[in-house]
Amino acid sequence: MMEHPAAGYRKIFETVEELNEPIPAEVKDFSSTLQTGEFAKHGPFMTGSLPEYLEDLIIDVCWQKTAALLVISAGEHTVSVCRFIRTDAYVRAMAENRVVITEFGTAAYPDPCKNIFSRFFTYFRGIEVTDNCLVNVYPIGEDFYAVTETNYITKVDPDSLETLQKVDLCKYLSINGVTAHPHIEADGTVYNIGNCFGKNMSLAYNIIKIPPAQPDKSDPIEKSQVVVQLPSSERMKPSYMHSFGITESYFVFVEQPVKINLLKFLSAWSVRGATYMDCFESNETLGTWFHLATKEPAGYMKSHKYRTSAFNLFHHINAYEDQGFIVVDLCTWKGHDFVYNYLYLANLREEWEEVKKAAMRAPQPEVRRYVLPLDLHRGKNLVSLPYTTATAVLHSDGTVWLEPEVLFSGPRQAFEFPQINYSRCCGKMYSFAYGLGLNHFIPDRIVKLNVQTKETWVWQEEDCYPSEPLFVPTPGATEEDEGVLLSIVVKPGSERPGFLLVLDAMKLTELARAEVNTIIPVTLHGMYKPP
Ligand SMILES: CCC[C@@H](CCO)COc1cccc([C@H](O)CCN)c1
Ligand SMILES: [Fe+2]
Repeated sequence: MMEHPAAGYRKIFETVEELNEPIPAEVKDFSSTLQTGEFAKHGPFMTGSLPEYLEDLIIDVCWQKTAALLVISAGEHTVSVCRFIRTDAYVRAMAENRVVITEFGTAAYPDPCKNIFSRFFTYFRGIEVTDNCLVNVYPIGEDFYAVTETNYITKVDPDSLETLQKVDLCKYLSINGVTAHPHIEADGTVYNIGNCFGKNMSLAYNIIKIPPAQPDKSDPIEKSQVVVQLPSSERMKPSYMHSFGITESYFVFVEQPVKINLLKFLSAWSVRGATYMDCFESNETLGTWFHLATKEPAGYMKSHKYRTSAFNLFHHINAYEDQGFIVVDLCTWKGHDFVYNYLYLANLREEWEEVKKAAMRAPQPEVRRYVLPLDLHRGKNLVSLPYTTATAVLHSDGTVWLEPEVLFSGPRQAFEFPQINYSRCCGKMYSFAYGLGLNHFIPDRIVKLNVQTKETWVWQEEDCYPSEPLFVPTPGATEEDEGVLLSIVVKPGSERPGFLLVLDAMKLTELARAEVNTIIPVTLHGMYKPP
């Protein structure tokens, strides 16, 4: 395990200025295979002007509404640009030089100019849901949207990075928010899942479908629909959800014991300085439930009640059907304590020894394989797949108790921000997952995992802090791992502190790096946009 006594990681949590025009990147190309194409990494970029308001969750390190798009287009004209997305949250924060819209972990500051009465009434107007689209960027039809997990998604121009349009999905769908991790089929169909607090408190999780680009060029979002509704295990307390699984014929939804207290969430948040984070609570007895639904026709499989012990889940790796079983690979964090509680900037900017102490108290990461039998009958372990030790036992109460196979586990060493050869393997049997290695929550390596053999490969460099590794297949590839990994890396000590790293996905050897002389803050998720 690499140590970081110099705390160089603090640099990725600092504010940056916007780049108003592209800056040149110097390519150190160790091979001629460097692809051209746009690489939109997305994430929390902060404005330099409001550091004093910065007390927040890393996931809101973008609280400053400055979710931004960073595009480094590789090839002979390699450039890097960074534009802040002009969301309402951003524009209003800049106009008033304060946090105006409450973010996931940052409360809006009351308007100092307002008098006590208008402030009083502000409290009772309820919160304005944020459109700070800092988490991911993905295509819908021929458009590209920057997103968070609320009902607002923002259309952006992938070339100019201009902000085009704020879209409220509530106009088209009965949902309160959707995850930043949709599944996109080969034809462009977008599936996603979202909490539905509903009008009559019909609490549920709605799986939605947005069709591909339309021949008449109309907006596919206008044809969005809820395809299946899954029930919440606790009426007034739906689970937080961050992603879901999909196979050729099924949807997989893991209901974790991190719950949204709706009474708090839907109230006027009259408590001064309340944020989304204040609305969470852990159910200490629920454990974790797995739900299945069929895709065509879409239908909830009510009788398949899969149960297992408590863990936090943010990222599904992949899922696939095999011989009457659904194999579900996950990045889990053991326990019901909400992992986001450990992701405040204040924690991540601490001295290295403090960072390590905090991570000791947090839920521990583990990559796990769960196997869900479709044919339920009494008896011992129902899992008969020869290549896994995961088990499933049907109990007399009709529930199926699952025990996982551990694919990767290390003390406070997470394999997270998982990526696969998505276009080839999503929903199908596969061998390779690529991840960002979190060392006591600090991203300090890139990892490749063979999920069948558990063999791992690592790319790591002293004082380097990489981001989610995106897999880009080599055109005409025959092997699953024939391609490159793209990752934004920050190397605070060097004179060119930011670079796009291009790794050979087979051996994790470096093919090239495109260096820029600007610090790139921590990013979350993103996409590679083919030329
Ligand atoms: C109480 C939780 C509400 C849900 C939406 C309703 O389903 C999450 O809401 C937000 C709001 C702001 C930023 C975020 C970030 O995306 C989190 C980290 N990815 C999530
Ligand atoms: Fe995520």
